[in-house]
Amino acid sequence: MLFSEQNFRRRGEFSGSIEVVCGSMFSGKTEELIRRLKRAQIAKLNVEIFKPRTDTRYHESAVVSHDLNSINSTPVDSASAILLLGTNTQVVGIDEAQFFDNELPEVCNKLAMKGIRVIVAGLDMDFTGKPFGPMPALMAIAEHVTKVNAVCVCCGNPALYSYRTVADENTVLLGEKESYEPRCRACYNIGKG
Ligand SMILES: Nc1ncnc2c1ncn2[C@@H]1O[C@H](COP(=O)(O)OP(=O)(O)O)[C@@H](O)[C@H]1O
Ligand SMILES: Cc1cn([C@H]2C[C@H](O)[C@@H](COP(=O)(O)O)O2)c(=O)[nH]c1=O
Ligand SMILES: [Zn+2]
Repeated sequence: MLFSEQNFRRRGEFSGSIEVVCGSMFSGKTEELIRRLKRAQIAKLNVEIFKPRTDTRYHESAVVSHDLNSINSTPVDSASAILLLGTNTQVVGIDEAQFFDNELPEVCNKLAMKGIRVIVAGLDMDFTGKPFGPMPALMAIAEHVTKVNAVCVCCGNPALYSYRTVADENTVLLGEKESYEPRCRACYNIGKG
């Protein structure tokens, strides 16, 4: 079921909140983030979007999904830089949250306490299946957590893992289908041998 804003934003009431969209690679996190942000822009809210400067896969500045849907964003070097946004901002979007430093949950909390709706997308697990960066702490303080699934490339079941197909043990390795496959629990663990 599509996430719906109608039940938690009432005109004139405090509206600050944190939403997290998480899942494996190719699960539709960025598409869902863009969908929510474009709806906020249609509603004529002031929207600002951020991503880590290191994420240059598709574009230097824009947030871009695997299907090449995109929305303009500001690349930043650290979570605290997000606090330098304009004073009229009503909605903040953040993509690739797993790459941010551990200040990100507190930054999101501060924004929400200023009445801003904060929507964050990121990988919940790295390629080893461990929680990724600030994502678990963000999920703990969020009002709304949406977990989306990809399709397992081996068997077609819902995929929650990002299986790395190249020999590189570094946690951070930017990539796409040449380096990662979304896999279900069974196929991920068979692959790990
Ligand atoms: N195995 C797969 N499972 C689901 N979607 C896939 C798969 N491979 C490619 N895609 C494409 O990826 C899109 C999701 O892209 P995106 O929102 O950028 O995902 P994420 O940000 O979670 O990596 C899907 O709409 C689909 O067209
Ligand atoms: C699992 C995993 C992924 N990455 C990288 C690979 C991509 O550049 C991004 C994820 O992008 P997506 O929008 O979710 O498809 O993260 C990584 O560096 N380390 C990992 O363990
Ligand atoms: Zn599978």
